[in-house]
Amino acid sequence: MQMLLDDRYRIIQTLGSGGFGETFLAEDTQMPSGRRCVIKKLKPIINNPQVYQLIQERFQREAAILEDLGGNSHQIPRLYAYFQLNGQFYLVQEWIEGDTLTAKLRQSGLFSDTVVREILVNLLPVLEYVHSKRIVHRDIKPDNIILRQRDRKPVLIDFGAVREAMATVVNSQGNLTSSIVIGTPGYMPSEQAAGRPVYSSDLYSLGLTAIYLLTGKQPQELETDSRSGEIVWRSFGLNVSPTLAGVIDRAIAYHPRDRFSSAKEMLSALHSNFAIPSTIHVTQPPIVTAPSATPQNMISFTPATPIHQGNGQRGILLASLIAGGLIGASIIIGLALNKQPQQVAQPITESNPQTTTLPDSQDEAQPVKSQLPKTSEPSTNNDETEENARLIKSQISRTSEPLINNDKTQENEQPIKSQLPRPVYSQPILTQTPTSETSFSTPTQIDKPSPKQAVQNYFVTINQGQYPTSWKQLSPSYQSDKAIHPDGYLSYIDWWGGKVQNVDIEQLSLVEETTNTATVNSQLKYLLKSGKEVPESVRFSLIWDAESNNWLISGAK
Ligand SMILES: Nc1ncnc2c1ncn2[C@@H]1O[C@H](COP(=O)(O)OP(=O)(O)OP(=O)(O)O)[C@@H](O)[C@H]1O
Repeated sequence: MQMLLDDRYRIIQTLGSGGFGETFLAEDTQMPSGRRCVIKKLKPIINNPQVYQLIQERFQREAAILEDLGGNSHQIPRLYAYFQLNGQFYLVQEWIEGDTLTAKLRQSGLFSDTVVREILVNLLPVLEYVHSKRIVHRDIKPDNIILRQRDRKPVLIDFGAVREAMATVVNSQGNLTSSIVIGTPGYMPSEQAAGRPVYSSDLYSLGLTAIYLLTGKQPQELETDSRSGEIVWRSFGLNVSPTLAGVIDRAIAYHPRDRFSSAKEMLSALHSNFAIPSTIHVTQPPIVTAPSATPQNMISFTPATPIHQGNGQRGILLASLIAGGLIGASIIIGLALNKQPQQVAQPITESNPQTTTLPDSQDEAQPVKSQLPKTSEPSTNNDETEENARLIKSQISRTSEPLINNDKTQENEQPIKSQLPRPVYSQPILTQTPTSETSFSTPTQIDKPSPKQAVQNYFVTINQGQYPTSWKQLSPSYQSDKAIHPDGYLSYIDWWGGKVQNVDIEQLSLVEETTNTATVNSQLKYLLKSGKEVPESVRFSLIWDAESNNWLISGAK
């Protein structure tokens, strides 16, 4: 006879397994009906024996929250029990019979405007309730909404906080930290990726969920308007009413202040003839699409690979040197200078048919841009390669400065190797978020983040392929520096989207910090799409932006 888990639950089947454990469908042998339940087994990350006790406490606290939520909303699974066994943590939850929105779309195709509206109308009160408890779900996506069979109501599963509790670790300074940011790349807005979710972060995720239902497109498959940075999706959605489209657009606004302030407000907008904000680009066709090869239930850090389409736009970009400043240039320059000259030429001369069509007439106007056709076209002879190297070197005085080896900064150095994601992951993002005594699922207080955290978050965003978000982490003057970004955002994504697969931060150290400025040294490792790995030291200048309550990168050398 099959063994019973905790002498009670007979496992029927495995429903899924993720970075933190497994989920099972089980039968409760101690209930007369033998009712079915879902058991979530969670395995903590433990890097210190004392942490176990803390994880235990946090598990209990989060389980209590789940009990409360499930007990008061019919659209959140009830918590039947929780227990610990052999160092692992278990939640026993109500089994919701039905299909996730992802499964439903696969079975039946795209959802109509009416059905999506109905789902939103039924979910928003649930979110309003969750938020009234000072909790942000943080992982709203089609996989985490089940359309219940019996009443067709959407049910919200998989609250992130328990998983986060499992990731409590002690960092090198002995402080408690969570080693993950909860959320799914693409569905998660930038402030959440930075470890500071707000209530409207859930509305953002819900908006992208609605887009998926209407278009079948995962966020990674959608492009952003190269000028406004807005997500371009409307052309994929057939027969979507202006009201619904307008509501979605506002929900997915980049900045929380441009979104609905609450689920309730979003709900009333759905009921009214919500005006389409004038800033939203409704007619512009996507200039870029990025097919996603990533399974939908997998967290992937593969940046979206833009495929530029010849649609009359200058969709094809040239600036292979430019990047969140001079970072990219500095890699190449560094290599051209003294490291591996033969490798220098390759990344910048390799054939990339997507980056060849900027009209020549533009080349003369901007000195940096004038170099770019050479750097982004296939090299046909050695002379041309040499010419590239010469041109790159000519930039060095402007872009490359030796890193100051300041011993005084040593004490600030905290290796954070391997805390940044690899290109493809099935686990949540690794980052450091200070632990607080308040529940992990409550929105973070707006504390001043550290400059190092800002740099780290910048690369997390880049590794997720969220280039509009990372672009906005640059200071306006840096963005508009023509020597670095001759074509503005277009130049930027040409480098990050076109050439770079992933960036690992191997070391960050704070050189100096004043109220409004900071300098951070970094040791980075770039994995280029060509397959090359390129180490590089970069010194970041940052300025404090009180409006966004964040550090912005204002320079990179
Ligand atoms: N209460 C529930 N009722 C019915 N099915 C559920 C319930 N909770 C989870 N599932 C299903 O179980 C499967 C696994 O879900 P779950 O989200 O818990 O784990 P996961 O996606 O494998 O990992 P992770 O926790 O990392 O997201 C999914 O198909 C999900 O729809």
